[in-house]
Amino acid sequence: MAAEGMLSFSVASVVEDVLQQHGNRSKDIDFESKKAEEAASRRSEAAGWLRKMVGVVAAKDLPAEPSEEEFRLGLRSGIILCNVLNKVQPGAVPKVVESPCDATLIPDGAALSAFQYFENVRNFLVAGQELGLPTFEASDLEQGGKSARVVNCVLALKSYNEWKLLGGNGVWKFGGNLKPATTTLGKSFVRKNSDPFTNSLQRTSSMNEKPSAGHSNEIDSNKMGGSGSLSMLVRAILLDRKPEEVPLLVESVLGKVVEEFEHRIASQSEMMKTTSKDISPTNFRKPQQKQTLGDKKIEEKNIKVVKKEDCFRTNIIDEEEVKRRSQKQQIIFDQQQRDIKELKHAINSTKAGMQFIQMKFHEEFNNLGMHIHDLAHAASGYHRVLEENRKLYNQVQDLKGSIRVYCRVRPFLSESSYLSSVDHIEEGNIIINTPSKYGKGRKSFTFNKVFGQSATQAEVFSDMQPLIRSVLDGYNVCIFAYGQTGSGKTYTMSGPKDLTEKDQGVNYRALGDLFLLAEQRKDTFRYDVSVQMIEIYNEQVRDLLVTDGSNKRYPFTNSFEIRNSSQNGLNVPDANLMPVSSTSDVIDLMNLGQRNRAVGATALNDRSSRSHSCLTVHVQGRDLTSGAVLRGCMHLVDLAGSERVDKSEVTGDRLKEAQHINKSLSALGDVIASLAQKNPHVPYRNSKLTQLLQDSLGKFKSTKNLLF
Ligand SMILES: Nc1ncnc2c1ncn2[C@@H]1O[C@H](COP(=O)(O)OP(=O)(O)OP(=O)(O)O)[C@@H](O)[C@H]1O
Repeated sequence: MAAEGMLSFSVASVVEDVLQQHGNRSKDIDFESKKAEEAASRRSEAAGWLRKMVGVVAAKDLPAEPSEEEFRLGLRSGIILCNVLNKVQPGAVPKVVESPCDATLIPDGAALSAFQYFENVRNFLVAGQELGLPTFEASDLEQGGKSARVVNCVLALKSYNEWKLLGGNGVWKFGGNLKPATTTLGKSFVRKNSDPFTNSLQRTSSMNEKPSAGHSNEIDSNKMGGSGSLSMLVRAILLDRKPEEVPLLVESVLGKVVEEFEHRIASQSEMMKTTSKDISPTNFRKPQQKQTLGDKKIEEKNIKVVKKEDCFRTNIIDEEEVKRRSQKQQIIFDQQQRDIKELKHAINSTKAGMQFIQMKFHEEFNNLGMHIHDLAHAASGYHRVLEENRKLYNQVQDLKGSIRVYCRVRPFLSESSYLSSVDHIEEGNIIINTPSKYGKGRKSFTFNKVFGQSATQAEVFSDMQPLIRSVLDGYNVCIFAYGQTGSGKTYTMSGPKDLTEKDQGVNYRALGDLFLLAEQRKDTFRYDVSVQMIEIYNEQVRDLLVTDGSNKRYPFTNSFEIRNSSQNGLNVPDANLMPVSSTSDVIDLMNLGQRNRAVGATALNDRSSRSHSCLTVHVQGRDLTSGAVLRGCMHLVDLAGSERVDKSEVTGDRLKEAQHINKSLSALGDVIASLAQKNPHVPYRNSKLTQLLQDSLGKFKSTKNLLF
């Protein structure tokens, strides 16, 4: 329906164009004859129908083919019109003014009464208007009036009657020859909603129901493009044309219609091609600005068709695309599935490998832990063993005696006098041949050990070497060299003046051993070693490790006090305490001490033989494991000569020296005797020497003494 309307409308437009083209050109062509013929035909049709419907009226019948004048005069009274209308629509005209005398012949051209004329025609027009008939003016029935309009009205009524006789179904539409009153050839043709008559032609099946104006217009708009409207349009157009113009117009119209159709089909085909190429809806061709309304409708329809096709095509493409994508996704999915399987396999392999490594790791870790545990146990056991060994070791030393006395026989210094009083030596015994004044004979003396004349410094030291280890274990050790002047005390403790490594005495070797052992124990202990060197002369104490030359001369201006209660364990805290870290450091300090001791020598006598020199080595060890601190000290004492004063027959200072020496040696003898007898009281305070050495002479349990 829409297509039909669109097409018809377009044809009407074409006809209009053709008419416009031909309008001016054939303006002067005469269509009068055609018009007259057409008008006569229509008049005859109308007159015939009226005759048929109402018969003879007022003793005057309408001619079968009346002239225009005859037709006008026949209907002039309005009686025929009212009667025929009442026949078609009974009661449409309630009152018809009949002729006063039907038999009276009214002469042609004679006017009826004004009342009759006005009432009948007016009533007819009013009723006709209600039926939607084309109207005319009352003057059209007068001389010079337009009878064609009256003919149109009659033919419209005829059409309505026919429609009614057929059942009156649907909408009645007048299909008679219509020419809009305001429309003329050569003027712009109004195609819709321009003719009030046309608007009123439409009626619903129910005459009582009148559509609204808006609705009527809408229907007109829809029906205007129909074939009836088109034929009416064409007829209206051709009505005023001369006969010789009609073929030309029809040919032109048909040609234009054909041309328009071809153009539309071509454009539609082009659009189809274009839209088939352009899948995207955005590629639709934009409608041109200057389009007619019909073109726009066609364009819209084409767009709809194209859209449908595009939609269909898009659906097909989408399905193919979806299918293709689905296949592609399936391939990717399959590949991913395979990859996942491979990954799972790799993960499982890796997992198994990791589990194996983990198991191995745990195994090795456990083994390592067990090893570490064993090592820790061994280490703790080692420490326990070390501790036990240390205790056992020192117990052995104790069993050997906390006071040991060794005897060393000095060799003869010159070949001239080699008469020795030593008869022979047996282990710890030495047999002495006594001089005749003491009763000729032999005397035997027992020592822990007796070293003969050939004993070397190393052999002598080997017996006291275990004591050095005890110092590092926190024991106090005291080594004396006791004997007459020239008996070799200094030689044994220090060595000869021209010292060689082989001749090094106990002091050097002890300190050498001390550093060696400390080095060996550095993983478990950290030792700090420092030394003091003291001289006791005539019961006065002085420091030998001074470098400024002070306290050189006796009596000493500054005699150090000996204390046995100092916090750092030093008996002579005021004396220099020199840290040492190697044997060479000790040698340097001992040389310094020897030099200071030698300075005091008089021209006649070597004072060194009449004073006690004491090299004290302080050792502080820290157990790196337990943090325990051990303190030990070792006194290396070179005692003064032990000549008997009474027999030396000295006097003066020498006597005084001898008395101090004897007193101090006697005090030392008393202390050792008390210790040996384990007396509860040990007389340490009887001399400076015993006071100095008391922490190493049995005041504490961990003391060991060695006496030559
Ligand atoms: N075992 C020995 N071998 C070789 N020479 C020795 C030995 N013992 C001592 N002498 C030598 O004997 C001399 C005296 O020795 P030394 O000075 O050591 O005696 P002393 O007891 O210290 O005397 P003083 O009491 O005067 O200090 C020194 O020349 C020393 O070299």
